[in-house]
Amino acid sequence: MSERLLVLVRHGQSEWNLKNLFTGWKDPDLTELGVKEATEAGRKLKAQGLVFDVAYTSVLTRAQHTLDLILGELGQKGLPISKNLALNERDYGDLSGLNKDDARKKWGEEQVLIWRRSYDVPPPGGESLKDTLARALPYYVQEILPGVLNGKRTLVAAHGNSLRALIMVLEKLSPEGILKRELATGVPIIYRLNADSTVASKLDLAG
Ligand SMILES: O=C(O)[C@@H](CO)OP(=O)(O)O
Repeated sequence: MSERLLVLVRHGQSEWNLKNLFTGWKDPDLTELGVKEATEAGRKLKAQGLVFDVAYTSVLTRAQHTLDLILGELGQKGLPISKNLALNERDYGDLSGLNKDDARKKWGEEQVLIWRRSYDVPPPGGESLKDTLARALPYYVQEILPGVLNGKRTLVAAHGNSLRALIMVLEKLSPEGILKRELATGVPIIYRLNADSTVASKLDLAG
């Protein structure tokens, strides 16, 4: 029986995560720590005995670099990889490139939290989580999920908010539930799905 394996992993720390800047569709690479986190994610997946048939990532460097490092650890550099902007980070619009603490000083803690974590309030000129879901979910349903259900062991290396959008659906979280859901950099989450695409089991490889 095929195992319907789906692993989601957020990229390792990026240069702009380190500088505390809103990043969105900007394209910084990983920091030295980010490289370590991604490598460690690969080691953890290997320690779980996991092997993949296919991988997906965004068109942004930090996610692609993370995937490359993971596949290196797994000895699976030749794996077919699909890159699509549907998996990109949420577009942060006018906030892109601003310092998150400066933004809190300017607009207040609460407003910035609403822009960062609410479900349907977009940052100025950018995408809400709902908007991100509206482009990430069709890609998941049409391109990723059919393979998973057919037994293709699948790895997705993407971003905090594009993955939060997918996790909202997978874990059936409410808009309130997703508000508190944070994803650590470089921590794989292993899902096994039922035939009806609901989650049979989940293992978070934190720590
Ligand atoms: O800046 C970003 O693009 C994201 C992820 O780093 O930030 P936030 O955690 O605020 O959604």
